[in-house]
Amino acid sequence: MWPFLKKWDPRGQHCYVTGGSSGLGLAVAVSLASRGADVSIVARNEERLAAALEQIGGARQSPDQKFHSYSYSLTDPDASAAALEAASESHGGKMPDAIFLCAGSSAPRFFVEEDAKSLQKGMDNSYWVQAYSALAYAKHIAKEKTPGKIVFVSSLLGYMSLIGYASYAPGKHALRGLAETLRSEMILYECSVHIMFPGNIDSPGYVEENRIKPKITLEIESTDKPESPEALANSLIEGVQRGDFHIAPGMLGDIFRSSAVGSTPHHNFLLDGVYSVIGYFALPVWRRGVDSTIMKHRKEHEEYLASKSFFG
Ligand SMILES: NC(=O)C1=CN([C@@H]2O[C@H](COP(=O)(O)OP(=O)(O)OC[C@H]3O[C@@H](n4cnc5c(N)ncnc54)[C@H](OP(=O)(O)O)[C@@H]3O)[C@@H](O)[C@H]2O)C=CC1
Ligand SMILES: CCCCCCCCCCCCCCCC(=O)[C@@H](N)CO
Repeated sequence: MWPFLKKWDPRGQHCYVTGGSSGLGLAVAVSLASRGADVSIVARNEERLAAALEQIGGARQSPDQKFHSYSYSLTDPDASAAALEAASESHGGKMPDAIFLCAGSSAPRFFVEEDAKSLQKGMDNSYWVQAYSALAYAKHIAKEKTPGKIVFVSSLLGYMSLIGYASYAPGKHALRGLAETLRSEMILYECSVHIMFPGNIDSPGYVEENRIKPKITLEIESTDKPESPEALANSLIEGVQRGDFHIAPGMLGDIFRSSAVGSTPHHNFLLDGVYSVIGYFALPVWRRGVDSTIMKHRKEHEEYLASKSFFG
C-alpha cells in the first residue's frame, strides 16, 4: 500500500500459525519457514501436527530456525491464551512477532435443519477460534510494548453469503468487524492487522465440508474453482508484506473487496474503482442467476426435507 515503506521480512521472525497442520495454515507455515522464519503451529490432532512439523522442517533455510507444534483447542479462550504462552516460552518468553489465525471449519447445511447448538458451534469454528487468540495476543502486545502483527482468515463468505452457510458466514463477517476495529485500535501498540478473504481452497477441510454440503450450494459454488493452499499462502504472505489490510486474492476477490469496501482502506485507488464498477453491474446479474437456480430447485428441496421427516 505504501511503496516507500520497507516490506515486512519474515526472516528471523517468530510466526505463530493456528490451523498450521492442514490446508492453508500448513502452506502458510511452510512458506514462512522457506522465508527464514521461526514457526510455531497450533491445532488439536497431534499426529497431523507431527507430520506437518516434519514438512515445515523440510523448508528450513538455516540451522538456527526453530519449529514447534502445540496441541490446543482454540475454541476455548483459556486454551487459546495458554497456546500462545507455550509458544512464547520457546522464544525467551517473548510473544510471537506475527500471528496467522488460519484455524477454522465449516459445516454447511440448510438453516431450517440447524438448531441452537449447531449455530453456536458454527460461530465457534468460524469466529471464536480466531478471536480468542487475537484477544490474548493483543493483551500481551500492549503490556510488553513490542510491535506485533495479527492476520485473520475470513472467506469470500465474509463479504457476501449464500444458501447453506448460516452457521459459517456470520462468523466470517464478524471477523471482518473485529479486524476493522483492531486495525483502528491496535495502531496504539504498533500492531498491524490484516484479514484475508479467500474463495474455495483445495484443502482437506474443503473435501470434508463437501461431503455434507447441500447439492444446491455445491452447484452455485462451482463458479469458483478451488485454489491450491500454496498459491493462496503466498498471496497472503505477500499481502502482509505489502501492508495490505484486506487481502482478497484473484479477480473475484478484487471484485467483492472493491464492492464491499466502505471505509476500509483501498489498494489501488483507480483500479479498485474499476473493479467496483464491474461489481456494480455484474454482481446483481450473478445474484439473480443464483436466486433463479435456487427457485428451480424448490421441488427437489421439498422432497429432500420430506425425506428427512422435516414435516413430521
Ligand atoms: N476450505 C475452503 O474452501 C475455505 C476455507 N476458508 C478458511 O480458511 C481457513 C483454512 O481452511 P482450510 O485450509 O480448509 O483448513 P483445513 O480444514 O484443511 O484445516 C483446518 C486447520 O485448523 C485446525 N483447527 C480447526 N479447528 C480447530 C480448533 N478448534 N482448535 C485448534 N485448531 C483447529 C485443524 O486442525 P485440528 O482439526 O487437528 O484441530 C487444521 O489444522 C479456515 O479458517 C477456513 O474457514 C476460507 C475460504 C475457503
Ligand atoms: C462478477 C460476479 C461473478 C460472481 C461469481 C461468484 C462466485 C462465488 C461463488 C461462491 C464462493 C464461495 C466460497 C466459499 C469459501 C468458503 O469459505 C467455503 N469453502 C467454506 O469453507
